[in-house]
Amino acid sequence: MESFLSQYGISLKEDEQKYRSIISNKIFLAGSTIIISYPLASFPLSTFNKFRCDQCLKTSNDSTPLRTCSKCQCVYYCSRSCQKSSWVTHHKWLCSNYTKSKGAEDNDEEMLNRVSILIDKFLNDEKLDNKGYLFETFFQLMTHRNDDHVMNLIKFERISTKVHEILKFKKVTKDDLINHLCRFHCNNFTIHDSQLFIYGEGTYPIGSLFNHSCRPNAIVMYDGAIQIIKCIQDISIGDEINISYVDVALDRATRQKLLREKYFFKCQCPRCSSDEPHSGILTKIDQLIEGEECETTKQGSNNEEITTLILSNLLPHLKNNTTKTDYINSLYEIISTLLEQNHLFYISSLSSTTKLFYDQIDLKRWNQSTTLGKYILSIYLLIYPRYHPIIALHLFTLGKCYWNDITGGFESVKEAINILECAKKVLNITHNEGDENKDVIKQVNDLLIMAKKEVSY
Ligand SMILES: C[S@@+](CC[C@H](N)C(=O)[O-])C[C@H]1O[C@@H](n2cnc3c(N)ncnc32)[C@H](O)[C@@H]1O
Repeated sequence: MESFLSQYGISLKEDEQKYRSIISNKIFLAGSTIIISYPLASFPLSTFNKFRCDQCLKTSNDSTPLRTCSKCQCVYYCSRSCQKSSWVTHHKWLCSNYTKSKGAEDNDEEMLNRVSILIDKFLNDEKLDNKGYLFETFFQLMTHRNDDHVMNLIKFERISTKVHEILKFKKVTKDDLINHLCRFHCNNFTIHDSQLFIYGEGTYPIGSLFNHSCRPNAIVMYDGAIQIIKCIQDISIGDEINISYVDVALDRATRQKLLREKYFFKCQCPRCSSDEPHSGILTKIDQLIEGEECETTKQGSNNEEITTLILSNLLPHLKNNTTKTDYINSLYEIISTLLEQNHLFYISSLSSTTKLFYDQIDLKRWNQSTTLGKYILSIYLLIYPRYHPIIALHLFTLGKCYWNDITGGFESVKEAINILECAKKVLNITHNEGDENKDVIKQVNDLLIMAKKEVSY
């Protein structure tokens, strides 16, 4: 595994609190891909199984629709070669289960079926396309079996008994199966498309080596079933590389609860603790979204003024690739100003405003949608790292609203160009790997070309 990681300029370091951490051995610039890896097993969620190939998880297209397995008629494939790979890796053993409608009851069971069939072959010394490093990495992942909730363990025991009875392994024991289920619980990934909509689940042993931070320097993207880990800021030699296990827009108490209950640790990242150089500012983000409501609290008052303050200070940093220190300093000044003036944001109001934003888009009320969209963008910029896929996608949607807003005339087109230029910059960092992701960059480019033509007439 070490030699696999070193090809990518990263290594594992032992860590007292986290067991191990991924450390960079070279400089990664924002937007570069840190590592691309394959799953031990993955599958589309049941609602997507007619639209995504069961093996590579890519979507069908009009010229080549997905074809179903003629025996069970439960899974779909994009090509003969995917169907063949699926047959030899797991489907040969599972097809009759699906036919008899004794298929997996839930995703944990489906994943256990697929992973344990492969592990049994591996333990029987079957050649598995040089994937030995994936198995070794998987076996070393933490199980947290002693920490897991008793109700989960009861469920894992039940699933393991069923899977062990049906699949009749040569080497894998029932106890191994319980360990694997515990590993899935604190290591597995949901798989999302370029718009961050979830369509599948996967066991990615390499991706599972990355620890969590509430202010991550890396993100996880996908191309079908392939996992892509990208850095979203420049990373120096010796830095730890972190992804985020939870939505960083959540308030601290909710993040801590989720991390404790699912991953069994207390987060001490720069946003949750205070011994890092920039932690002063990062801990302030949580003060801003968690403040006690009191008489002097101005929640949502004078939104226009706040939005203008935030966007005029932070958007130029997105466009001009300023240094991380310059960006953090600007963020610090704004957050301090907002806190001094008692302006607090409530995450509940962010989700209701977002819903309203999309309602206005559905009703084609472009002018109202741009006002709401700008407000949402300003809050996102306070909470998320600047080169984050959520910011990229929101900028694109907002740019489209400005473009559609003919009531705003020329000014609206100019603002569309400004916002779309920012979207392009961020997407070039977050979405520059994988066909589905790159397609979003192409869409922004096409719209920008049209908008610029309009201005030049
Ligand atoms: C997906 S694994 C990450 C890799 C793990 N450190 C290893 O060496 O296998 C998740 C587990 O790592 C540990 N972990 C991840 N991020 C952490 C953090 N920020 N602080 C403490 N422990 C962390 C927790 O035990 C968690 O359940």
